[in-house]
Amino acid sequence: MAPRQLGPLVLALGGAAAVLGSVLFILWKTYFGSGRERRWDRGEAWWGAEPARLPQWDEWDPEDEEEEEEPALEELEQREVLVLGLDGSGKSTFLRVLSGKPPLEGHIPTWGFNSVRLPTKDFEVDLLEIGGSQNLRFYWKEFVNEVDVLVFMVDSADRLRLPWARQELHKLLDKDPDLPVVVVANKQDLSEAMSMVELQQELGLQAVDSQREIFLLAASIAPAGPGFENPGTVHIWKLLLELLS
Ligand SMILES: Nc1nc2c(ncn2[C@@H]2O[C@H](COP(=O)(O)OP(=O)(O)OP(=O)(O)O)[C@@H](O)[C@H]2O)c(=O)[nH]1
Ligand SMILES: [Mg+2]
Repeated sequence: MAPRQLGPLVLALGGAAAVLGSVLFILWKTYFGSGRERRWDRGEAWWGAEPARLPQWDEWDPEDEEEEEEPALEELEQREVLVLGLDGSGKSTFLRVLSGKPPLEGHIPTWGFNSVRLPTKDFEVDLLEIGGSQNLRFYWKEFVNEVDVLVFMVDSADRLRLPWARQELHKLLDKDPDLPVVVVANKQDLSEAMSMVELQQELGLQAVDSQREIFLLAASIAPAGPGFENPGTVHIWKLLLELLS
């Protein structure tokens, strides 16, 4: 039997996906430059991200400020953190909490990019989430070589989809063997959440090259109380600052 021709709808959808992918890639390149070493030094993000306020718990010693002259914001170097993970794992919530906003009620999927820029004493940190729905996961690998750290968010209670998370994580690990990775075991507040030992095993982290900088942190990003007191988020942020320094 002769192979069936692709229908016009399939072709149109394929074309639209290709165009979307190219546009996203060009926008990213424009924003972050062409490699880990190249830093973007303009004042404002192309997606018009709101300027993030400095987290209160950032270890900024006011006495240091008096001694040294504070560098102008536009002179600060940029660091880039990519935030990936399956849909619903808590990426947008993490970005919201970091920028001082309360988590949204319910899951509003990210249909593309989402970002925040956080100034610290020595550099600015751009955190960029790419949505985790299946059609967007295809683009993740295009970005891993462009960033300084990868945060991979996992829903610790989503036992059914953990094999998918594992598969996606290992694809990214293979794509850039030198990239530091922070795996966040989110939603530890849920009673059905898997333990850290179980997650380490199920995500295949024991098999990862021992030379590799890879961390597994427990968290419940959606804070029970006011945002910045959330210990999970604080730990992740502190680790990111260490890795980016
Ligand atoms: N119980 C609990 N729920 C959380 C936690 N963090 C996030 N959530 C909830 O999980 C849902 C999905 O969170 P999002 O941050 O939108 O997920 P996402 O990873 O950005 O999803 P996509 O944009 O679709 O890829 C929301 O209802 C959040 O409130 C947590 O620590 N504990
Ligand atoms: Mg999201």
